[in-house]
Amino acid sequence: MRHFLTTEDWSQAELQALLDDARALKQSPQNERLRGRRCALLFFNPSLRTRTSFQVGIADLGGHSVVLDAAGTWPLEVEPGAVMDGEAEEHVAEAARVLSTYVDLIAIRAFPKFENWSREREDPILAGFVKHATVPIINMETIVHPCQELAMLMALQERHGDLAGKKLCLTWTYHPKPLNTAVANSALLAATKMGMDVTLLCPSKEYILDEKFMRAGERFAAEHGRGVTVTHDIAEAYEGADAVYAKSWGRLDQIGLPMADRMTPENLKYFIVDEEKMALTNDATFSHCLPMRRNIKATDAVVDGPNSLIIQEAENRLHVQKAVLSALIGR
Ligand SMILES: CC(=O)N[C@@H](CCCN)C(=O)O
Ligand SMILES: NC(=O)OP(=O)(O)O
Repeated sequence: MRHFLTTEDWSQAELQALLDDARALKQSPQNERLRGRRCALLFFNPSLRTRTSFQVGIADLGGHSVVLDAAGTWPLEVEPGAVMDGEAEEHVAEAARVLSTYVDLIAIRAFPKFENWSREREDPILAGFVKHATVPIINMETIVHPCQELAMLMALQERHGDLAGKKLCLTWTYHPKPLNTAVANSALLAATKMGMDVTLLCPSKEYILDEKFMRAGERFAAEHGRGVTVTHDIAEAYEGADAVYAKSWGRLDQIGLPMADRMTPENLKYFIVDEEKMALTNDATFSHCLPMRRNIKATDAVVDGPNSLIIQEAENRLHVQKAVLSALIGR
């Protein structure tokens, strides 16, 4: 039984097979691959794209989905051996096993609470379901977002063809709140796996991503004779880039501090993706996972410009997830 938890443990060839199938599904969206299959989609956080594209995609393949919002189910405990005298009414040991008797696949969205990164970097909710469920699990975004990164790769391949040797500028961008690092981690993992040269642009060393993702990205890049460069110099990062991918995230070293102390300093607003920065690139494409605050993370001119892939990438979520579902539980 295989899960789709992170692209780290899927080979480049396997990921490319998923992308190739997604392209075929984009042309021919409906079939019976999931006929009679039932999926639970469990959300601990809001969603527009993920929720809709999974439900529609499962229906397109003849399957059935049930959406469970955490707010409408029992507060869940995931720590092994916990004495459950707090808020939680149910342990993942039961929740995962019970759901496994009803459905053929469980998909989970569970962002870290950013209270204790040393624990949260182990992805405890997802790990709890993997440990106790007896059906395949899909990660709909936790500390990584593998479905988003597949959609990003698909959009990049549609525009650029073979990605090997292309330069990706993965830029931190301003947002008032300290957001999750999942999409940035995933963009790094996916791009390096496909042989892209990745430049991570962030305001200072405190914004560098968790070392486990940095090391994995470096390892994947090295397998292609490529590298991961970290810079705080905007011009250096944008110069010659073929693709710009923007994401805002909070500093890992401030996790656990009161929220007031974790808000992003306004003097970092100049990281906004604008036409002036894009002019330094090799006519780069622009993308972002969405949702996106316009004229905060990127200007209207960039977002609405001819090189913007945001809607294409969002659409591709539907196609890549159908390929993943087919690979895990397809007939
Ligand atoms: C506002 C917010 O929390 N955005 C999330 C959404 C990621 C895509 N699902 C973030 O940027 O991490
Ligand atoms: N990009 C993405 O995952 O969007 P949602 O949060 O709306 O699902």
